[in-house]
Amino acid sequence: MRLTDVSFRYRRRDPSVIREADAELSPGDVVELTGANGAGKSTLLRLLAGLLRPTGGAITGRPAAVGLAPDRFPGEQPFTVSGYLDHMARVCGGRWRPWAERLNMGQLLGVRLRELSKGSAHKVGLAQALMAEPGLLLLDEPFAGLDSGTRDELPPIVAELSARGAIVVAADHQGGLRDLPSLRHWTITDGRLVETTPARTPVLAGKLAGTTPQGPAEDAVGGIAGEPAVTPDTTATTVGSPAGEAGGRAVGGSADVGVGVDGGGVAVEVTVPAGDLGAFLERMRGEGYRARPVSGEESR
Ligand SMILES: Nc1ncnc2c1ncn2[C@@H]1O[C@H](COP(=O)(O)OP(=O)(O)OP(=O)(O)O)[C@@H](O)[C@H]1O
Repeated sequence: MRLTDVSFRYRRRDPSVIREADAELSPGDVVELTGANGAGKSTLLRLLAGLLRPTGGAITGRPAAVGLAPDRFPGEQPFTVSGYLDHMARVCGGRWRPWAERLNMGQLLGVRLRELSKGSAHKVGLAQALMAEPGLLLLDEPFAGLDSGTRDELPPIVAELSARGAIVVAADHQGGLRDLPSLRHWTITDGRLVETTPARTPVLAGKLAGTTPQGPAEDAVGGIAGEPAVTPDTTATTVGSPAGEAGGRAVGGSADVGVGVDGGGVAVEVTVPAGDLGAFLERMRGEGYRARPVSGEESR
């Protein structure tokens, strides 16, 4: 699927919300889309879905089945949840019950749409977007208002669809998909769509280096805002030891332990002095990263 010079404005005299966006999406891509309030994220999702037509440029190669879960599910309809989803299944095809089960909607099926809580209404929007096995799934703040059980279920659902070749684009400020490998990241600023995928790598490098017992993180690996300590787009890289020199590679040696850390869209391997391993693991896990020794012994 390709966006070529895509621009969009709602009214002829209005400024463009999206300006000359160029991007390519391949089967299996998962994109996290961010931008300030009013930046144009929902507009871009609706353009991708084909609900809005570009006022300039073109979108080509859109998969046949498209699912869009809006940020605000329209609840002013005289249906119960199961009545609505049955109706949508007749219109769009597909089966909604397996999705309703995974999204913990069992208690909701007989409830009228207008009586649903915000989070429950959101689940209905997700189920209707998923039911037709979309080749393009567009999610507008998919984690907003979800209970924790359903929250945890959504990334595996996205990963499964992606593994089956679907393109997924999610406007998401909560970082709910950041544990997925190879997550792409787009940002809209002043109407411009920018691919920002590599930018997270130095942030993690900074966090990793921040555990150094000898001096600040910024000194150890170039800093969060400084030069990347890890090559952008590299998914398994050794960064400088927390005890190492500026920009240096792993120190190694029998007193060091290799630790694999992943999360935030990147996976890196770092070398930690054995004596600092416990504190390092605790800090990384406390910040939501998966961290485990890949060489040497865990010291606690
Ligand atoms: N139907 C509409 N008619 C006219 N202008 C609109 C319409 N929908 C959105 N806009 C304007 O387009 C711009 C982008 O809106 P959009 O909803 O796409 O932003 P967003 O990034 O999704 O915002 P948020 O994070 O607040 O959900 C805003 O200035 C908004 O006021």
